[in-house]
Amino acid sequence: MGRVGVLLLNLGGPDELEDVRPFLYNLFSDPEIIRLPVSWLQKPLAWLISTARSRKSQENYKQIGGGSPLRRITEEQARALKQQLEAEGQDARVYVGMRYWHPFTEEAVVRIKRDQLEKLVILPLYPHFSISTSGSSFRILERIWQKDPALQKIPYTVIPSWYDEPAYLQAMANLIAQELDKFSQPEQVHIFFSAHGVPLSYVEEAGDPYQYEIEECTRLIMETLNRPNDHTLAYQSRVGPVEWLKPYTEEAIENLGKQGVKDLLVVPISFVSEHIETLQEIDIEYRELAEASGIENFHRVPALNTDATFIQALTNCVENALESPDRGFAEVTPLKKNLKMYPQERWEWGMTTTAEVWNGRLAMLGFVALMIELISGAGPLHFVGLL
Ligand SMILES: C=CC1=C(C)c2cc3[nH]c(cc4nc(cc5[nH]c(cc1n2)c(C)c5CCC(=O)O)C(CCC(=O)O)=C4C)c(C)c3C=C
Ligand SMILES: [Fe+2]
Repeated sequence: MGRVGVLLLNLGGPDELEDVRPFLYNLFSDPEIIRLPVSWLQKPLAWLISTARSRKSQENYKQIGGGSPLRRITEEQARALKQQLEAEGQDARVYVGMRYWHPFTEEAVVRIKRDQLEKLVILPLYPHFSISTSGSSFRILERIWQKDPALQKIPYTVIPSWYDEPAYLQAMANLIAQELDKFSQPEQVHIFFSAHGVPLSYVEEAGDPYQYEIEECTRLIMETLNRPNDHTLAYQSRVGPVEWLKPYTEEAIENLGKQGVKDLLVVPISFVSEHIETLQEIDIEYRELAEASGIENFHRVPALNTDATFIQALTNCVENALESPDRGFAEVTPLKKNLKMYPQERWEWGMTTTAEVWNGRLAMLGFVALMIELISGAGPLHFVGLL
């Protein structure tokens, strides 16, 4: 095989505090993150939520050094993967495409077009598929591909998820075993898997396979670990007023405290890199909660980052994809049983440009003006009309 490209997909994170608001705006502009019945509300609402949330979110990023480490770690993973693929005889280029911050997916695609690849493998850095993560990135890519005949000439294959890849399970089990053995009585430790949550409606109404894949992955990791410890799976990082997957991590930690658990080992599952939800939410917020709930020893398993067995797992995913029949964007999501797709036009979002940010602000102003007009009967539009 000639030159192979691997596009690693991830969410992205603000590099500095001043990036937090535009990053959040991009995130909440995505209809896979906030699903609304009408698309015209998306941008004004994104503007409103990102503005309202940015101060609190900035405080959290301040606590972990003033920005997300996600870009640095993802780029390190890309370099390590390239090295391992080359060690196995592939002439490989590895690209990073983030969904909501730099380097954006669109930037990676520009580089892919320049490199004259014989084959491209699209590999999300999310082991489990969710509409809100890999699904959202696939849609953006599908849209870019549809518009670009040069890209259509590159044979490509998409990996929808890889939570059952044996080297990944082994890497997770190794890290858990290492941390367990630091406790004075390792067999007494309660292993607590904490996954990023999604709204319940994603699973129940849209058929997102995320919950199934997380549960199955937890079972497979425990099987690979082969230790007698009790374990719990719960979901963290809830946003907004709707119901999310349960049990919620906060409630589960409090309940374990009440049940008399003294030693807790938290395993971040669904993340393969350190980021705000491991470094701030688990290490700071959940640690405080655990201590207040009577848990005496609270430890966390580090994220995989550039762990050698994990990089081997990514390499295996690429090698297996190269040996299997190609899968296009259209094939991967319907592969997941029961997944009802949204109508095509609901996915029509790409990288947010400055112009779009201003459109969002103007639309919001218009929306507020209309509301005042409707409520008071003599708002700003009334006076514009008089002029
Ligand atoms: C598997 C991983 C993830 C899922 C599923 C997911 C769904 C999801 N996330 C939000 C809202 C936010 N996510 C934020 C940051 C963030 N989320 C993930 C992963 C998943 N999200 C990552 C890797 C990051 C980046 C972290 C970093 O280090 O910067 C944020 C911003 C941070 C904050 O303000 O809390 C929000 C908001 C929703 C609504 C959702 C499912 C619908
Ligand atoms: Fe998230």
